[in-house]
Amino acid sequence: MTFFVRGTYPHNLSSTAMAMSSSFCPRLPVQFGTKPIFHIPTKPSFSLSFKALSVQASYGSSGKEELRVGFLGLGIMGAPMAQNLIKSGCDVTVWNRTKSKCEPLINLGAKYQSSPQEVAASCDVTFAMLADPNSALDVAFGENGAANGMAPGKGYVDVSTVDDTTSKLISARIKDTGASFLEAPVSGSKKPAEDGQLIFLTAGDKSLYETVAPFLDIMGKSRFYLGDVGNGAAMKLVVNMIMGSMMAAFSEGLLLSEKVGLDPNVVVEVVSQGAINAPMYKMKGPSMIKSQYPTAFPLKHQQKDLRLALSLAESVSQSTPIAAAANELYKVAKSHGLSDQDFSAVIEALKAKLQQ
Ligand SMILES: NC(=O)C1=CN([C@@H]2O[C@H](COP(=O)(O)OP(=O)(O)OC[C@H]3O[C@@H](n4cnc5c(N)ncnc54)[C@H](OP(=O)(O)O)[C@@H]3O)[C@@H](O)[C@H]2O)C=CC1
Ligand SMILES: O=CCCC(=O)O
Repeated sequence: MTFFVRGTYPHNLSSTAMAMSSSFCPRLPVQFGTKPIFHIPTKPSFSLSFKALSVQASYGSSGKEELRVGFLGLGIMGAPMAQNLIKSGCDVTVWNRTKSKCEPLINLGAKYQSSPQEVAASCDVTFAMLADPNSALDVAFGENGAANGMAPGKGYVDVSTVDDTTSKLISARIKDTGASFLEAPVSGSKKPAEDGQLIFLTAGDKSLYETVAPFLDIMGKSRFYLGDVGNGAAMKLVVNMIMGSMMAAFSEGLLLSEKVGLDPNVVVEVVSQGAINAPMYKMKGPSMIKSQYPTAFPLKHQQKDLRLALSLAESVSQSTPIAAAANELYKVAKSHGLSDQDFSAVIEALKAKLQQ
């Protein structure tokens, strides 16, 4: 498979060209256990514009044709990801359960189909960014699901955060049709999605990984290929298990500081200058102190990820007491109606009024 990239790019260097340039972006095989991992940083870690970049591939015997890209699920993450593809000049067809969310993308030039099946049937590769395992399964092989529109030569890329069992089920069903499957959950939230700075954690068909790499590079800054289906899902759950516990611990610290008469804003500053600095503390701390939780990563999804990570840990008898305790806090927050707030609203679960 050969890729051709047309259009302009900062410094006249396309993302694909950057990915292939050994001086800019070396391919780094890393040993993890016995499995090879390929990590490809594809952009500098600052935001770039991708005007007029589009991706073509030569495939089959028909010469060069532009790949048609489907996108299913236009929530907080899916909408900006699809938007970046459209703005880069890709041929994009969208579908979302709530049709109104398709309108802004159609206005930008996307095509529309009225079911996942029709999107998959009309596209070469179809991305899915769905809420959870149930919705990912439903969209992949429910009634009018994408699997019904798949066929040999097509590809399905699930970028939702799900567990390995779900991902393997979707993979098997898609591959039954003769199509290829890649799981590619993302690290990075709403802003990185808008800025094309996501980190893709991929596993599955290597040839599909290579086919969609130029699209991943439009939506993200970096991509890891982790081998067999399930490894991408597991990597994502490990990362989000750590993140959920970090946010719960940070919440405890902020509230304790206030109780003992410290200024929590100073706590945020001190943390940000030390070894436990994390961008999310500086980003979310000031609004948490004001009890404001503008949603980037919905709390219900963080609790879902902790639940799935705990189940993964259970499957290998790994003790995870910190994550289990954090999960309980997110459940308390959910039971108080905070599901659709940002996950930083977990701090509310520690406030006395919610614990009565
Ligand atoms: N937000 C974030 O920071 C990040 C989220 N993620 C993960 O990405 C995925 C999407 O997250 P996000 O965009 O934030 O979530 P949203 O809740 O904003 O979007 C969820 C999407 O799933 C669709 N959906 C939900 N249930 C169904 C169903 N039964 N059938 C069909 N479609 C359904 C929604 O459709 P509708 O519009 O009709 O409700 C919507 O398109 C999740 O797995 C999340 O864990 C990963 C990295 C970061
Ligand atoms: O799954 C959500 C991850 C959010 C992030 O990585 O900032």
